[in-house]
Amino acid sequence: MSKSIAVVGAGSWGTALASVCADNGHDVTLWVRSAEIAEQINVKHTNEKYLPNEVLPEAIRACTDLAEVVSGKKYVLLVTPSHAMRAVVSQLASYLEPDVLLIHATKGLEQDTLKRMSEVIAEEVPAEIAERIVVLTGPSHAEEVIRRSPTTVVVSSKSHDAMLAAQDLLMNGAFRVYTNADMIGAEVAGSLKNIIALGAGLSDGLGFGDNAKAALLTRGLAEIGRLGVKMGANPLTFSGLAGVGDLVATCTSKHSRNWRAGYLLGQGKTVEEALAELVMVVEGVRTTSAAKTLAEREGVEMPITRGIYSVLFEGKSVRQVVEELMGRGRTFEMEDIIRYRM
Ligand SMILES: NC(=O)C1=CN([C@@H]2O[C@H](COP(=O)(O)OP(=O)(O)OC[C@H]3O[C@@H](n4cnc5c(N)ncnc54)[C@H](O)[C@@H]3O)[C@@H](O)[C@H]2O)C=CC1
Ligand SMILES: O=C(CO)COP(=O)(O)O
Repeated sequence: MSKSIAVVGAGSWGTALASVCADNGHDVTLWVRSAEIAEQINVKHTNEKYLPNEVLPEAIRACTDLAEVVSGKKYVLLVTPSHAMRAVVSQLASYLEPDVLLIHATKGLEQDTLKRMSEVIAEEVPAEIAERIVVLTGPSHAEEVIRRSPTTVVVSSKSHDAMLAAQDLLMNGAFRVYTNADMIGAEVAGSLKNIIALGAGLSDGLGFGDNAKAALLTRGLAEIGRLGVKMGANPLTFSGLAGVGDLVATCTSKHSRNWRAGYLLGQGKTVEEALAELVMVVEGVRTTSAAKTLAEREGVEMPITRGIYSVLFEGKSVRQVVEELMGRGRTFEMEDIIRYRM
């Protein structure tokens, strides 16, 4: 049955998810900040800034009025960058239906509070809506989803029914949606893989080889899992789509903005120069800072995150960081998950 869906955020990911919803036969209203982009979507059915050369389904209607976009909708997808989530949700909260299903697809932590996106959203909406928030995460580059290239993602929620409703809404022959009840793990894994993607880009930009990249991915996932488990996540989530799946997709893809930013840094650009070259959001930079603080607060060792933080925020050279990482004391590979388990 066709449903009316609001998608909040018309960057590359919001636009691609709007297209998935349209492919599933639903009416989609997409909140766009820029009147120019809204007109382009409505008239030419394109979003040249965020998904150049792609034609969007005609069932997507763009609108710049946030209240109008979410009013009366039973399904709202939140796809803003993490730094904008609280402000945007606080603006739309009073227009939400009491039984609305909120699905967020943002990967990041709130900078000041170190909260996960579902926690941020929950603080801004009524309790009965907050209980049913869903996160959508996993290996899913917008550039491939818009072309209907086979993609698998995972939805997670404290509410079993909400998770199943999100799966029903979004699943189709090119977009396979799994469920996982571990919301903490899904959000931590999806957010923190961007730090490792920056590291993978740095490694490639410096001309390090496949051994270095494999080490980064594997040890990076180990430290993400350590923090996640300390926060209450299920360790198995880190070997699933939200964990290893998204880590591989992001660290090895030409589409990844985080990988590209790292690559430019590895080639000698400053953080400001690298970010200026990428039109789109690079979540990993803010996430590195948040994760470093979170790790200190939780007493969890995250040497790779700490090293990338030094490169991004303390002007340390990558070579020095690599020397420090390689020169650390001897450790037992599998100790961490056991030691940090709650
Ligand atoms: N692009 C992708 O392939 C995927 C992205 N994501 C996540 O989705 C989230 C959104 O990313 P993208 O759509 O890729 O970003 P993007 O860079 O393509 O677009 C950003 C969008 O956010 C809007 N925006 C920027 N600042 C804002 C503010 N202060 N208030 C409201 N809106 C603002 C922009 O107008 C634009 O529509 C991020 O957390 C990202 O990690 C998750 C999976 C895949
Ligand atoms: O999360 C993503 C793919 O799953 C997109 O990663 P980037 O933000 O690095 O492009």
